[in-house]
Amino acid sequence: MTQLDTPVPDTATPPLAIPKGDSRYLLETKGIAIRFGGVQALGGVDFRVAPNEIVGVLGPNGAGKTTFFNCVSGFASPNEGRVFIKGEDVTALRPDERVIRGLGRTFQQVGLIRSFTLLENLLVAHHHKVAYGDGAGMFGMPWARREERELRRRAMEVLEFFGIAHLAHRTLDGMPYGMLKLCEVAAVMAVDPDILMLDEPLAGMAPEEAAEFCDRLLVMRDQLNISIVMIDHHVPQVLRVSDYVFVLSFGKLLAEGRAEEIRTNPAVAEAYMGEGATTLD
Ligand SMILES: Nc1ncnc2c1ncn2[C@@H]1O[C@H](COP(=O)(O)OP(=O)(O)OP(=O)(O)O)[C@@H](O)[C@H]1O
Repeated sequence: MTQLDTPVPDTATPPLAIPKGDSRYLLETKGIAIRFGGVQALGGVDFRVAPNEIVGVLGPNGAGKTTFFNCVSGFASPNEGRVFIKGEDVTALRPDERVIRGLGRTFQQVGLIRSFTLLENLLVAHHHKVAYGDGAGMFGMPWARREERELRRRAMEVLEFFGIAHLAHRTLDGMPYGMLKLCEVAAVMAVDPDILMLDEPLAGMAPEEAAEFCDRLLVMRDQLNISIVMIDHHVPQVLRVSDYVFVLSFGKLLAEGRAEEIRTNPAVAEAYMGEGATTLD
């Protein structure tokens, strides 16, 4: 129950003014728009993530969800609009510079090195962050071995949290898809993000596996004190675990609100279920 537990603030921006971020939000976008040739993939999306909440992003195929994630995480450059992390304008920053500021994400395809062990994958993820961050240049320094030991200890802690420490020294070759997805989330958590962005984490999972994965997200929100943004087509699970939901359709925000409001929003029901539908059930 967050989005700061207050009504949505008036974010209207005076004409010609450069939009400013609101530092109460971990993540915020204002007016994000992007075109690919003749396709207007996003047409001005405003979005917010408050501390300690799970935010769902729904929308039919081609609505612009992945493109939106790419704009937020720095893998695509919007033609218009701004992205803010904790009130700081990061629109011009590279993906790794956004990681340092607390943004971690997964991709639709599992983004791990399958010939590496699980522990090695977590260390690689962490090295990517450190190599660009405050600790740049630390490897090769006399104290690097101590740091390396500390990284391993922390990586093992993350694996223990996810209940997969027994897999630390196994390569990922041949692992079931659901387990790979969990390993990928653990690898992103190894970089200690404040905001975890998950792109279709439930795709390819059996219903019980998806429910279990979502239960774990609730535990992560409550015990690790992070916010999670999740795109997924599995509407019932997204509505079950999200504190707040944004629905995209044809690159625009069709609706936003708490899960119950979205479930019974006729415009959302029509976008998903066809003309005449009034709820998502
Ligand atoms: N690199 C690109 N070049 C051209 N068009 C693109 C590109 N990326 C996305 N699009 C188009 O932008 C629109 C939004 O695509 P996007 O993949 O973001 O939707 P989505 O909501 O994530 O869809 P899905 O649920 O099927 O993954 C689509 O019309 C898509 O064809």
